[in-house]
Amino acid sequence: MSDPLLSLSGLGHSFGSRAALAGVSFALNRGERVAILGPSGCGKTTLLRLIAGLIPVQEGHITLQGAAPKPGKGSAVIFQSPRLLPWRRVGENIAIVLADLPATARAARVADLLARMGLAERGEDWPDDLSGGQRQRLALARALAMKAPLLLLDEPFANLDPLAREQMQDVVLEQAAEEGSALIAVTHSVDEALILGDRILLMQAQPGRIGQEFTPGLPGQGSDRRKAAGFYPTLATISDALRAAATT
Ligand SMILES: Nc1ncnc2c1ncn2[C@@H]1O[C@H](COP(=O)(O)OP(=O)(O)OP(=O)(O)O)[C@@H](O)[C@H]1O
Repeated sequence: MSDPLLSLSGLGHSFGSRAALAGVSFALNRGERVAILGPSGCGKTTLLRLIAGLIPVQEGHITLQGAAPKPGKGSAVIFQSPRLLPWRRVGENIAIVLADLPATARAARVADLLARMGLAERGEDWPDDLSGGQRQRLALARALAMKAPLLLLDEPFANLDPLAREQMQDVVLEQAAEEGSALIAVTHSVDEALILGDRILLMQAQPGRIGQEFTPGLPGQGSDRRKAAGFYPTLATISDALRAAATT
């Protein structure tokens, strides 16, 4: 069996004297999809930022593709609020991460991603001229353009309307499957966790740690999963566990 794509062992993190994370260990194989649920403040974003290499590891180890994580190396992060370059046009915001491609291939990839995001006509506009949901879709397109082996999603769909949210979940899953990318999605929604994750890690707070893991084994992909007989019973079980985690 080959080495995992990502491996975390004994990860701890403190802000000042307050421990945000303690003893977090798990491994993720290539193409695997994990959702992380947990009460507010249990360290989900901190965990994602450590994996992305955005904050230094204080305690324990993280290896991504066999090395310590570095921003933009092996992972692409999608935050809850889009981080765009307002002085670049919409299409250029995506093209900027495709500098290695020849111009024609780059233009084709930008056009394809804009079309998938429902932004086909907006490539020459400025990001500030887009709606909030459109800006979020652009940020998503830019992250997907990187074709990173690991996609890190920090509640990126939280501000979208339910239909757009479902469409974006499906686009992300489609792209991840096409590229063989693994995915870690932080979410507050058990429904979203079941759609995006094949494994669900439930965190507990103070200090943030993984309390339980669920592998629901639901058939189907994306929004189709809601049609599975086990979907709503599993949702109820995990919601109960989440509620219990929030009160312990
Ligand atoms: N830069 C920082 N400085 C000090 N404390 C921080 C910092 N970032 C996070 N924390 C603290 O670390 C803990 C975990 O925060 P984090 O944002 O990772 O939680 P979360 O599970 O993502 O929360 P939420 O679900 O509310 O977004 C919280 O107590 C938070 O106040």
